[in-house]
Amino acid sequence: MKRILLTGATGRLGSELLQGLNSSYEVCAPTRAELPLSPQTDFYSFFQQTKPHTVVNSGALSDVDYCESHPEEAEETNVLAPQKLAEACRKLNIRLIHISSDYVFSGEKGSPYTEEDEIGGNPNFYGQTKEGAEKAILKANPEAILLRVAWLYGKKGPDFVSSIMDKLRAGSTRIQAVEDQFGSPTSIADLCTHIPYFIERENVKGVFHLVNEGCVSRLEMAKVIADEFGSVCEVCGVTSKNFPRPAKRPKNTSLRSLRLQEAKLPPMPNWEASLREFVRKNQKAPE
Ligand SMILES: NC(=O)C1=CN([C@@H]2O[C@H](COP(=O)(O)OP(=O)(O)OC[C@H]3O[C@@H](n4cnc5c(N)ncnc54)[C@H](OP(=O)(O)O)[C@@H]3O)[C@@H](O)[C@H]2O)C=CC1
Ligand SMILES: Cc1cn([C@H]2C[C@H](O)[C@@H](COP(=O)(O)OP(=O)(O)O[C@H]3O[C@@H](C)C(=O)[C@@H](O)[C@H]3O)O2)c(=O)[nH]c1=O
Repeated sequence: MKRILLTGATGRLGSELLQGLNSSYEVCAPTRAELPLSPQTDFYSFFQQTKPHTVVNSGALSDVDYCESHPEEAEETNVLAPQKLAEACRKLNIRLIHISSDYVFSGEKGSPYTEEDEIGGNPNFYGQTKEGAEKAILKANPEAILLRVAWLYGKKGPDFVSSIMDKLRAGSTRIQAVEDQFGSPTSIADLCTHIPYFIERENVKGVFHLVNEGCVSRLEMAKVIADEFGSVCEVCGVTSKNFPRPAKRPKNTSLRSLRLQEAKLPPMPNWEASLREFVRKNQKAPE
C-alpha cells in the first residue's frame, strides 16, 4: 500500500481528503506542530524518516483577508515553505502534488483560463503568494504536479456555500450576494474522487485545472443554493464595491481544463449538478 504524506489535514480540503485517502492508502498526516509549513522546517529529514510515495501539500494560509494584513506569514507559509518542501521531494525522488488556486490569475481575461494562460496579476496578496509558490515549486521540482482548484465548498466550512446555507436555515428573508465576481465553484467531494488519479498516474506532471465545469457568479450560486433549499428567500445582487472586504477579489477567475482530457483523465462534473447534490445532502443543520 502506498504511503501518502498529507499536509493541512485539519483544513477544509485536507480533512475530507484524509478520510477519502484512508481507505486506499497508508496516510501520514502530521499536524502543524509536527511539521510546520515554515522555511525553518527540515522537510528533508522528515520525509527521509517517513518515506512517503507522494506528498500532497494541502496546507496553506488560505484566509484571503488575513493574508492581506500578514504578508510575511503568508509568504513564509505559502511560498517559502512549499519551495523547501518541493526541493526535499526532488532530492528524495518523492512525488509532489501541490494544491494551487484560481487566484494565481488576474481575473481580467474575460473568459475561462486554461493551463496555457500566463499567471500573475491577482489583486490580493494571497493570490500573489499562490503565484509565487507555483513558480518556486516548478523551479525547484519540475516533476511536481500543481492542481489549481477554486471556490471550494465542503462539509467542514466555513465557505461561501455554508454561509449562504446558514442564512437560509436561520430563516433570512433577504440574502445579498456579489454579482460581479465569476469563478468555478468546486466540490471538495469531487476533488476527493479525482486527486487519487494523480497519485496513481506515475507519468503526469505540471499544472492541471481541477474545478467543476462552468463559470458562474456568486449571485447565481446563491440562487441555486436557495432554490435547492426550496426557500422563498429573496436573493439580491450587489456589487463588490457594496460588499467591501479588506482584500480585493478578482473579477473572473473561472477555469477550464485542457490537460485533463489530454492526460486521458475523467472530466470533473458540472458545477450546478455538484452544488445541488451537496445542498441536498447537507440541508439539515450539522449536529
Ligand atoms: N478554500 C478555497 O476556496 C480554496 C483553497 N485553495 C487551496 O487549497 C488548499 C487547502 O485550502 P483549505 O482546505 O481551504 O484551507 P484551510 O484554511 O481550511 O486549511 C489550511 C490547513 O493548512 C494548515 N496550516 C496553515 N498554516 C500552517 C503552517 N504554518 N504550518 C502547518 N500547517 C499550516 C492548517 O492547519 P491548522 O488547522 O493547524 O491551522 C490547515 O490544516 C490551500 O492550498 C489553498 O490555498 C485553492 C483554491 C480555493
Ligand atoms: C458570505 C457572503 C460573501 N459574499 C461575497 C464576499 C466576497 O466578495 C465573495 C467571496 O467571499 P469568500 O470570502 O467566501 O471567498 P474568498 O475568500 O474570496 O474565496 C477564495 O478563497 C481562496 C482560498 C481561494 O483560493 C479562492 O479560490 C476563493 O475560494 O462573496 C456575498 O456576496 N454574500 C455572502 O453572503
